[in-house]
Amino acid sequence: MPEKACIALIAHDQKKDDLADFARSYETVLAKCRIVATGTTGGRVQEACPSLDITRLKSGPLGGDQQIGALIATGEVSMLIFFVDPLTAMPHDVDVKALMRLATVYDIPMALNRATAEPLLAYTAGQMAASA
Ligand SMILES: O=C(CO)COP(=O)(O)O
Repeated sequence: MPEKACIALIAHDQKKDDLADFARSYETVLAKCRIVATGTTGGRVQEACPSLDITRLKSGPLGGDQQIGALIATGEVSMLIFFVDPLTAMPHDVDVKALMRLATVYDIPMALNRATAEPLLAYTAGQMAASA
């Protein structure tokens, strides 16, 4: 990766424990990146990983997903890790869809579950090691 990657972290409520656990497992890699997160997710990840410098935006239902979408559109976020809950209806579902749409439009790596996020961060770690 040419410059410090900026990764957006988001998890729906039922997936926040899983994301916190995932972030702990990859704390060393994440610590080399800029991290932005929706409000509640950012707080949970920060608790789990005190070494990370996390920029916390608004909570998802209050506009946080849209803020991250805007950062993707301006090129400031280069990867999205979003642990989604497919079994719960969300009042801000349109915001979630808009965020995923922008991640697709701007063709950034987007992991919607742990099974995808793990190889993505392992690859990122490899890229970092190769360019160090
Ligand atoms: O709702 C979310 C994503 O759609 C996540 O927002 P929080 O991290 O504030 O809970």
